[in-house]
Amino acid sequence: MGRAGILANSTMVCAPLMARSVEQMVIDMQSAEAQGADAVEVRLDYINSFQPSQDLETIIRNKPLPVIIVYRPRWEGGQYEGDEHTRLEALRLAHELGADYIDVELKVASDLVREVKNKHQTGGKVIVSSYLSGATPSKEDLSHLVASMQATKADIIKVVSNANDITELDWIFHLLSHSEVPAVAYSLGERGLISQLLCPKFGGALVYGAMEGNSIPGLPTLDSLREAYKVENINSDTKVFGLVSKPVSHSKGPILHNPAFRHANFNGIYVPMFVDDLKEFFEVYTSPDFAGYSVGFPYKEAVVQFCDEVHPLAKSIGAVNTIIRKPSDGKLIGYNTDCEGSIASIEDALEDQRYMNGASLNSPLAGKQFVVVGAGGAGRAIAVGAKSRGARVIIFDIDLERAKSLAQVVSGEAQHFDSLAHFQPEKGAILANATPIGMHPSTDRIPVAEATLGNYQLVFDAVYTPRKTRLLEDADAAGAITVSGVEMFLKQAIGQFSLFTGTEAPKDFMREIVLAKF
Ligand SMILES: O=C1C[C@@](O)(C(=O)O)C[C@@H](O)[C@@H]1O
Repeated sequence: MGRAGILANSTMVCAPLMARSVEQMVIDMQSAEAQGADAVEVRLDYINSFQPSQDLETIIRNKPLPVIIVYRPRWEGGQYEGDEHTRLEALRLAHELGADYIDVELKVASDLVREVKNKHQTGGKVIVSSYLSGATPSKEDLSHLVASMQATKADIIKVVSNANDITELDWIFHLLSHSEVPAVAYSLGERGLISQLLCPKFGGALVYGAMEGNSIPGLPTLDSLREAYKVENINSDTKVFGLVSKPVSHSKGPILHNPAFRHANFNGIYVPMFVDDLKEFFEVYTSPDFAGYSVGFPYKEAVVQFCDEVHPLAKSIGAVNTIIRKPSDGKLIGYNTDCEGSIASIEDALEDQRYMNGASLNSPLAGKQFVVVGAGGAGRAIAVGAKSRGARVIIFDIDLERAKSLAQVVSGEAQHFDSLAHFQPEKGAILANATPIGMHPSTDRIPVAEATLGNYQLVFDAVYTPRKTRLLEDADAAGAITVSGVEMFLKQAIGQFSLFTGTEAPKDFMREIVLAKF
């Protein structure tokens, strides 16, 4: 693997290595190179019975890539429990033996940096680092921290935090783009992930990625940095698109949208954004760099109020799954691509059959009984779409009031979810599941009585993990046409691509990705 072509940034992708022996460290350094790392971070504090002179010599002699030597003490979240003198001696020695970087903690940095720089002109650099445990400090405290790190004369400063909310990341983007010396700054975990993925955009010196089979809590994998996000292509002009959702890590959006952007030569990145509070999120994320969003569970309805304008279809549905920031004035415009995505998927499957029977050109949904399970964001989009095609819609939801309010929009009928167990559909009806029932990991559940499945002409499931849900398997066995949520996912994403980029989506390419990777 490795990187090829012209680089758009100078950010290095670094693999942290935590092997227990020096021999394994050497093997891991080679694997990291093969998996596309530009540098490795060797954690001496993980090596059992570490022998400084002998082991450092072995590591540095065998390094296939620039190496960062770290010897993290317990008091800064590491494994080393011995005395400070021995620890700092090992770091001095690493520098003397030609380590490309040594990483020292701010608390012990000032003397050490000056000393190693004056003593040995090895060309090795010093990273001064600080781990912020607990709550993110105030902006003022952070700027004092950064000033004291710069005052050590570090070549690179590194600050790592543990954000409790995505809105806490703005100081990281600010530090990366304004620091006087090269900086590394990121936050760990699902809420901090975008600070790592966007590091090259804001000029960060390093982004860390875990090697295959060596997952590290809070960090992306090397593979995702290289394959899905291709961080080497990101630069300051890269437009950021995010999936605003909670949870968010289940989404396959990044592995579809990012390659599609690249295929179309569009300078964009699509990242998962774990959002806890929509209001605070939109108050903080106002920069034109954040050019648009997908909106996922549970925010599709609530997000409408944060849009400056809402497309008429999305307005009639009462749910938005796509937002574009207008470049001219920064206004947020809400759209809904779920509606066409779901209805076109169902129509296409029926059309295939209809052409075989030589029927007419109206929507094959016209006049049909159409059962929608779930009156949330996705259910609303499906119900409005079905109604627009002339179907007769019945909505089931555990919240009867919610079902009724949707039924009113589509001049349909509302029933409580519990009555679905005894509901007898008309022969030839359509069933659409728009609840998470059957979604990974609870894959053995279905929302309707199995015995009724034979009455449906077509069963659609908005769930896309797994591709073929238990509901679809049972419906298939009962002789119904089945349509997977993967089809809707693809079609709604095609709609989003056009809105995000202002150009037509590479549909065939996107379908190939879905077939290969979903
Ligand atoms: O329903 C979906 C799926 C999605 O939430 C995701 O998981 O990627 C993204 C949304 O925009 C879309 O409407």
